[in-house]
Amino acid sequence: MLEPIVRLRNVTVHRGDRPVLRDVNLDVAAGEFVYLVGRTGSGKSSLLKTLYADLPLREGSGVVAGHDLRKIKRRNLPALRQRLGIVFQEVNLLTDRSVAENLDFVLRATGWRRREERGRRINEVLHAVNLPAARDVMPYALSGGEQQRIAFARALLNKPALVIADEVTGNLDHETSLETLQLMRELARKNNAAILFATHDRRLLEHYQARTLRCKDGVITSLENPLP
Ligand SMILES: Nc1ncnc2c1ncn2[C@@H]1O[C@H](COP(=O)(O)OP(=O)(O)OP(=O)(O)O)[C@@H](O)[C@H]1O
Repeated sequence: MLEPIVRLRNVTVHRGDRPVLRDVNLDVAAGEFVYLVGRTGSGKSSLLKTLYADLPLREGSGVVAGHDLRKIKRRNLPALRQRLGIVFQEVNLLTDRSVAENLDFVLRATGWRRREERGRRINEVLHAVNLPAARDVMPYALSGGEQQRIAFARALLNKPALVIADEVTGNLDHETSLETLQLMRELARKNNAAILFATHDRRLLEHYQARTLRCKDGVITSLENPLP
């Protein structure tokens, strides 16, 4: 069997000295789509931050994309984060640069030296999110949903093994949220990337059913019947 992309065992997630989630055991397989639901403040973001080593793992064991979260050193963080595509509610695009320049910035920062290869990869990801014409557009000229698709294109640049999506539909209306979710699912499937999709919008689950985990009262449980 293939190694899972995420494997957590008996993990306690802390915020400062306070435990937020305890006894977390989680496996996510390559290419798997998993919802993470729970009310505001239930610990979804804290769990995700632990996975990309923004919060240190102090209790339990965890491996993400081959990196041991207990042992990871600061200098190895870029190598871990290159295996991940991380998307937030806030798109964090550079407002004074075009879409292509935003994407090029990431490619250069992650070691893509050859300009032609960067240009080709930018075209590929823009096609993948159905926005090939957005290359030279400034982010403010795009709708919220389009900006979120560019943020997703940016997350795909380095062909991630795992996409971490933290409330990515928080600023979008219901229709656009569904389109975004559908696009992310399709692309993850095509690219064999797993997705952990954190949301408090339970209505999304009605349209695309998948394994669902819930953060509640300091623990994570698997929901057998996740529909609202
Ligand atoms: N920077 C921080 N420092 C200390 N405690 C924090 C910090 N951020 C969040 N917390 C606390 O950690 C707990 C979990 O918050 P977290 O943001 O992980 O929840 P969430 O489910 O992602 O909520 P949301 O949907 O609002 O993002 C909450 O009690 C919160 O108050």
